[in-house]
Amino acid sequence: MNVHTPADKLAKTESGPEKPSRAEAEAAIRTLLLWAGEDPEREGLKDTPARVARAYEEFFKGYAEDPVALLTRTFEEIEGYDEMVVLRDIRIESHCEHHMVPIIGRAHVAYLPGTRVVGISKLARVVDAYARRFQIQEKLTAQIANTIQDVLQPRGVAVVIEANHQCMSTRGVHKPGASMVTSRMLGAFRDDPSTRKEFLAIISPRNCGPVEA
Ligand SMILES: Nc1nc2c(ncn2[C@@H]2O[C@H](COP(=O)(O)OP(=O)(O)OP(=O)(O)O)[C@@H](O)[C@H]2O)c(=O)[nH]1
Ligand SMILES: [Zn+2]
Repeated sequence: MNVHTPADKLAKTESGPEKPSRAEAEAAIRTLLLWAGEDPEREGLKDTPARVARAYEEFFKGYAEDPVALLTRTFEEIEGYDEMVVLRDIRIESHCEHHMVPIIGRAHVAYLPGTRVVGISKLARVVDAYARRFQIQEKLTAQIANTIQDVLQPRGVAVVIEANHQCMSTRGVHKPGASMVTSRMLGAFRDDPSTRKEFLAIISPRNCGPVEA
């Protein structure tokens, strides 16, 4: 018997699964509304599938971004500046790949420049490019650090993320106050205890506010 399920349509091709059309995505949202016990045709829900599709385009626009390209424009005239550069308290808006619900928190990113520095906003853009995907926090942390290390080739990179997972606060184990902390230290941040200590002091809770829920 030749039965075509939606999963068949998403069968892997060489470049990954085929992207469904907008109409197919909206139909899937209508199915979820029905499955939750709703009437997708009632007035308040009529436009919801289209709204959710638009929201998904925003939540997951990281898939269309190239984090490497974001770091290619650098500045060389740094007058011998060789101290740590830290961008702290970068808001993280991501989604858990297990439950498809938000992960909200903040990232702290640092690097020790070699001969070049990058425009500081680009560090936040790299964070967003990886956060706006389905993620687990460990992978998100590692991707940010590894990309900065590979492209800028600084003397070291550190990334710390503190985040609240709605899959742990609004469902399942229901622990709204619990935040997850992950870190990836490369180069001098991994090998030199004084560099690591300086970074951890700069991002300590004494200097930063509480994590938003
Ligand atoms: N390590 C890690 N785990 C995560 C992350 N986000 C969600 N999780 C966990 O992924 C796990 C999935 O576990 P499962 O047992 O397959 O799913 P579940 O039955 O919904 O689990 P509960 O959340 O315990 O109800 C849960 O323990 C989540 O807390 C993350 O970023 N990193
Ligand atoms: Zn989850």
